Amino acid sequence: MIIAVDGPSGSGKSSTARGVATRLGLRYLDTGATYRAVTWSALEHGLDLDDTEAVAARARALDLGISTDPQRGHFTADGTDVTEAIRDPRISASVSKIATNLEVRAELIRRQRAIIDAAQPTGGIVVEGRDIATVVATDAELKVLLTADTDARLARRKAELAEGVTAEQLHDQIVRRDADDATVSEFQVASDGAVTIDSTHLSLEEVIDVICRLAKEAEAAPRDQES
Ligand SMILES: Nc1ncnc2c1ncn2[C@@H]1O[C@H](COP(=O)(O)OP(=O)(O)O)[C@@H](O)[C@H]1O
Ligand SMILES: Nc1ccn([C@H]2C[C@H](O)[C@@H](COP(=O)(O)OP(=O)(O)O)O2)c(=O)n1
Repeated sequence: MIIAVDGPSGSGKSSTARGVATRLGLRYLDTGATYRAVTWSALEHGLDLDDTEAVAARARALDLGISTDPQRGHFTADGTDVTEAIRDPRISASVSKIATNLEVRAELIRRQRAIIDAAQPTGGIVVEGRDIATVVATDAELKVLLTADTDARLARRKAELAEGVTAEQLHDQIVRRDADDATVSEFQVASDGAVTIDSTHLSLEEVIDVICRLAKEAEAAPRDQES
């Protein structure tokens, strides 16, 4: 089974997808972390992020280690543990430059699909990002577009970040980044077959409940048709 969760920044994709995977005993893939790891590596190598060829070459050369354990996110880049480093505001501020590089996208989508395929014999995977239902895993059994209004997303991100974050920094991390990311992925309206869940007034547990119920229904559907 593949469950795709797409949506804008701060809508709750990572926490929800981890919770669903834990509850259903599935693997979990944070595709945003793959874009963050390439950003980290490109900066580490002193590359100009506007040099799309050089950045794409770095993405292709990068030895990326990605854990799919929903309880223990762990990422390595060329052998260095970058689990914490890829969450740094410096990476958040630059990652859209990497995510809008179409050659980088092609390389990372290839790797994401390999991870999804490898998870199938174990029961399946919850995959979250911006283009999962529309590009990476169009055959997903369940496709969710997770949304929340901008004020809720800003408030959630504010609560997560260190004290002293300015309104401008928050705006950059949510509104500006979504606008840039939306130039290469469609995550603001639901694709065909996707269910929209607006989490503005739902708790995290409530969103997880809804997705787990939809997953059970999706899993049962083909069997119903066969009988
Ligand atoms: N339904 C919800 N209600 C309130 N807070 C939430 C909800 N879903 C997620 N959060 C919180 O909002 C923050 C951002 O969630 P996250 O999963 O990182 O979003 P995304 O992956 O979409 O950027 C986290 O601190 C998370 O705990
Ligand atoms: N499938 C994906 C996943 C993420 N991205 C881009 C969009 C984001 O700016 C970065 C980082 O994604 P991430 O999900 O970590 O971002 P959040 O801070 O959780 O909103 O990567 C993408 O273009 N396609």
